[in-house]
Amino acid sequence: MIRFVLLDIEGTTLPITFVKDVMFPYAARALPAVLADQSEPTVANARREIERSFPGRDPLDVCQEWMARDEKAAPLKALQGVAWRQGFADGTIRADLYADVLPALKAWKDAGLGLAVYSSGSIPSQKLLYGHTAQGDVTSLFEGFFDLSTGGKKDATSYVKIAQALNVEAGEILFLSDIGAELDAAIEAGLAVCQLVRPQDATVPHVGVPQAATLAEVAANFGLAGSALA
Ligand SMILES: CSCCC(=O)C(=O)COP(=O)(O)O
Ligand SMILES: [Mg+2]
Repeated sequence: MIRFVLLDIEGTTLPITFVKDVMFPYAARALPAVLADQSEPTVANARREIERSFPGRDPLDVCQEWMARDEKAAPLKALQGVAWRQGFADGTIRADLYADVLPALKAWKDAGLGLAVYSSGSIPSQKLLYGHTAQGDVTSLFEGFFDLSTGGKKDATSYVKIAQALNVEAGEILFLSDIGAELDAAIEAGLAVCQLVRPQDATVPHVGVPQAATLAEVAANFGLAGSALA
């Protein structure tokens, strides 16, 4: 029986273009100033981590290379989270969730399911994003937030740790993502999975996993509340 739904963000609850064309360019523009602020502990920690891994390199250059490759590197994700603070606060950045997301999340929560987030974006970034959506502040829907500090999303052990943290069996968690390798890792850990194949994101369907175009379809496929919305 499914007791928790664990959700990816980019390509699952909102369009990939929002992350790639709005959030990432904003962070790239703000990063030089962010990295210069040595008084911010998150920045100081990230700088130290980069300097340890890349001795003699300018941390800004390393970050720019990571951004060019969309590398899911924890120090970069922490710095992007600092960069986005101002943008979310002044309304320059505002997440527009897919229309099917909020009705399904509310139906699932009302039916007693737990909801949690697992994204490469840092936990402070996840809270900023869900705190400033076009649909309002929806952070209170989620009981758990997980990021790269738990481990990479393509690593099965990350999902084992998440199940332990949520205090449920792996098989009681339904993981939703658009990325096949993430779903494979979750399956290896024993989770139930469903791939969100969003036409707007041109998602590549992953062979051998259940698929849905909306969260209402997920609900219908897995017998969860909210299937009437499909
Ligand atoms: C928390 S919003 C920013 C998302 C982000 O930085 C990213 O790399 C997308 O990762 P996801 O794991 O949500 O696909
Ligand atoms: Mg994704």
